[in-house]
Amino acid sequence: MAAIELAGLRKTYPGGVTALDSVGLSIADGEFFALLGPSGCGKTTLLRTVAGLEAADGGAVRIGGEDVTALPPGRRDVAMVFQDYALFPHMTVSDNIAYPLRIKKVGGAERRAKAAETAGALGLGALLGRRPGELSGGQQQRVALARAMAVRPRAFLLDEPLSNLDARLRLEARTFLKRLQRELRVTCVFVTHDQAEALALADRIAVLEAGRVRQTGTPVEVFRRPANTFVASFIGSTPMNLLDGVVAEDGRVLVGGVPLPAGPHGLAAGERVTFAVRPEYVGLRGTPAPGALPGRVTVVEHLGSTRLVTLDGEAGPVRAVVDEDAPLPAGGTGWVVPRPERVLLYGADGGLITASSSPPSAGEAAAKDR
Ligand SMILES: Nc1ncnc2c1ncn2[C@@H]1O[C@H](COP(=O)(O)OP(=O)(O)OP(=O)(O)O)[C@@H](O)[C@H]1O
Repeated sequence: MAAIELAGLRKTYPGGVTALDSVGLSIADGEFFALLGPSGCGKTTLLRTVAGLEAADGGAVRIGGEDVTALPPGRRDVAMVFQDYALFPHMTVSDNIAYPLRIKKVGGAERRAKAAETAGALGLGALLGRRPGELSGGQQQRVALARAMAVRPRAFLLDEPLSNLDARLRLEARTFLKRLQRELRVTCVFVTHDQAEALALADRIAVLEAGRVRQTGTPVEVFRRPANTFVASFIGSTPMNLLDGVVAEDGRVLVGGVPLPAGPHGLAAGERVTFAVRPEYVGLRGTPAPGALPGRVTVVEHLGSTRLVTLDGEAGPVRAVVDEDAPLPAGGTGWVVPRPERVLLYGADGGLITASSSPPSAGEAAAKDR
């Protein structure tokens, strides 16, 4: 087990794409850490750089306090599990799991014993004699994990390990992976573009955009207080309402001409801001009220136990999540009431505005440093 320190990692591919643009991260020993971001933001490149499969143009990788930047993958003592599992189709489950031990020249009997023990821990004991083609997607994923675990690495690096599973199996595998990591307490870095998966699994998340870390924090921190509008729009199963506003004389924020309360912010009247509130943190009424944004109901989407209602108003589209059986506004016009304690304001540079009375959290401070 080991902590992982990344400092100023840079990588530009021959074609000129900058995949890593001075990435610095501290991942604690035993932490379950997610690298999250849209397609092409550099997640896989970062993971491969930690594994040693990709050489950085600059910066350093330290694992367990040791500088491994110049070491080949085999000498970094980390195990990587790929998206497609990369199992050998002609080998049995037992031989697949034992393969890295064979490479390490561990003897036959010990190899088989270790493979059986690890397979047992992952509920694969009855499948040791089968070949990958005779297994389900979830079972193949567990074999890939068992193969990575059998060598007892200092850290696991997982590249979208659940992406080949169907929605149901994915949920099961997610719970399984979380329990396994809790039990083993091994440092684990996993790549995902699925924010729900990152929020559910990780102790902490780094959100990447175009090769840069835009925020690091716990799932609660990145969900509740996104450090900038990029993270705000990326995190959350329904997109955050981001509305143009201007600070009024009394400190409220005018959105589409309507004054809305926004908590303490220390900004001067006339400053332009983005008024942000999640659809889950607004109420929807059928009659006007102070601090309520009017709009015409244009779309209603069923999400299961809730519904996502989109209204078009002066300030553009505004979304509200309402209970599945809450009545929709009669006549097609509704009023959206943001909960003031859940409102966030972002400045012209897209950064979160924090009132001087509320210091930024550790995650926000770290994001600002970079
Ligand atoms: N071998 C390569 N040669 C040139 N450019 C590459 C290479 N590998 C990746 N890139 C580019 O570098 C950027 C980062 O790619 P990377 O695979 O790390 O992103 P990612 O966040 O993992 O994306 P995805 O979620 O789609 O897998 C992308 O713009 C990609 O096109």
